[in-house]
Amino acid sequence: MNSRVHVAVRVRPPKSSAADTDPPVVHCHDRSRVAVTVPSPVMSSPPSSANSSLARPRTPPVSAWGSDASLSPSPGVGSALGSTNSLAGSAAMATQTLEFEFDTVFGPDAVQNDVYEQTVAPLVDAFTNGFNATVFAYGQTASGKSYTMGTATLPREVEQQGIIPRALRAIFDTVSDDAMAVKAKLSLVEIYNEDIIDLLVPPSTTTSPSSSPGGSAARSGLTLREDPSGNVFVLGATERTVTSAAECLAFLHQGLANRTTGATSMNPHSSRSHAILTLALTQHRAPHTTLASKFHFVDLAGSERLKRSRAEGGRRREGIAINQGLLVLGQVISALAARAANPTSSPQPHVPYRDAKLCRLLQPALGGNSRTVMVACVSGDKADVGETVNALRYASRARAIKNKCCVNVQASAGAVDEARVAQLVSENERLRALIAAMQAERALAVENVPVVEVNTQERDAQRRQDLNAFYAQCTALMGRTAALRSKLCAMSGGEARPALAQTAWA
Ligand SMILES: Nc1ncnc2c1ncn2[C@@H]1O[C@H](COP(=O)(O)OP(=O)(O)OP(=O)(O)O)[C@@H](O)[C@H]1O
Repeated sequence: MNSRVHVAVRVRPPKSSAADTDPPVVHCHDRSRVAVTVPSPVMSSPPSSANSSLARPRTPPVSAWGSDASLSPSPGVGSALGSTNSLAGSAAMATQTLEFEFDTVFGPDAVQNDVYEQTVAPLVDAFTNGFNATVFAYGQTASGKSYTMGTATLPREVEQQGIIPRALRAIFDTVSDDAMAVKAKLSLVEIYNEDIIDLLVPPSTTTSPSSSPGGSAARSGLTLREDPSGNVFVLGATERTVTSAAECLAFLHQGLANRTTGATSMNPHSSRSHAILTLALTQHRAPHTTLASKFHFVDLAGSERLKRSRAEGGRRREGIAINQGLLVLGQVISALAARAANPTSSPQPHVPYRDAKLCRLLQPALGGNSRTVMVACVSGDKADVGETVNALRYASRARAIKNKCCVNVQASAGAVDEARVAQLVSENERLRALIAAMQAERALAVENVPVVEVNTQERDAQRRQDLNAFYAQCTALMGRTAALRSKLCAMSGGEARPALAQTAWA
């Protein structure tokens, strides 16, 4: 079954400092369209139509939009609806409006439950029916990814809780009726500076796979592997057996306390790593059928302009690694979008999954066997408009990606035994048939023995007949010889000698 990546956009409410001074630059027209007002310094060219295929703003004047509101040119794909230009008072304030269309758009007033119900609730249904599922939040730092995913400190008020707690509750509500037949395992890792770290192992455990050949749980340096079905997994990551949403959340928050976070000038609790929570569900369904599906919840580190975050030293290195991973993710998305746009072109664009661990881990989610939702989180603030437009372009491209999803059915141990028994029965039947055929052949050979004897008698009789004919000829010749000899004696006056030969042949 083909399934397009579902892309939702969520616009964060303005920061209180910005709300009073600047009018919003991001407008949610309806449940699927969003418009962004950007500076447009050059008004000589005619405005493009509102439905032109692509919005291409020019580089704006920095002074009018804050210190770093640059807009990089679009690479040329996506579902941006178009752009319109207008003069707002003076040439310096000329603006351009870029419009984008998505599967779902949530404005600043959207509540957590709406976001969950309209994006991830359908994935939960698919997951409990054996499909793999992935939800990931993308956006610049402080745009609300952790808030949306629910990986920030778990709020007391249920209404404030994000996607993960809601999804976990819905999953266990669905499967807990049949607890005996369901097994769930949870793992939680982060990718930090291209290192995979097990967040369910306490930080005091400093071992890595290379330093712990004896096998104590490794915390960092974990590697990725691919199973025969094409699913990529973290080798050696701790898996906790879980039986309820509450248990999952306890592990989640215990693990998130180990996550790498830090203060930047843009977010005092900025996530400096990509966190991936995986719930693996195994459901035994009669007869001998097991559904085995995985749900990945991914909270990406925020894309950030290093100049704006004013990061230095280690924080700067983190920022470079984060941006590098997200850059490769963008390249993966672009290549997949290009493939989807032109599926028969040859050769197909290379998809650089292996250039970043994040992309390798998300490979099934992007172009593989998974139902996938991307939530692009953007800021509505004027100072962030450059990053907002870039995030919307990034998300537009992801909308084109098509995945191939199937229910993950495994043959259970019983089914394997049954297949083996069936194989042995058939082998047994084949051997029995072979033996029966050989016995029949032997019986036929035995039956044919008298026929052979008849033939022998005939042959002997023939021989006897031939022999008798020969005797007769011999007898006739000996009789003639004797007659000739008598005639010869009579002619010479002597006595005839007895016909010895004739006596001998009698
Ligand atoms: N929709 C929202 N409603 C209310 N508050 C929000 C919303 N989105 C974000 N916030 C608040 O904005 C702040 C930053 O959000 P959050 O930490 O989720 O950003 P982030 O994108 O995860 O950042 P980073 O990438 O740096 O980790 C938090 O205090 C969060 O509570």
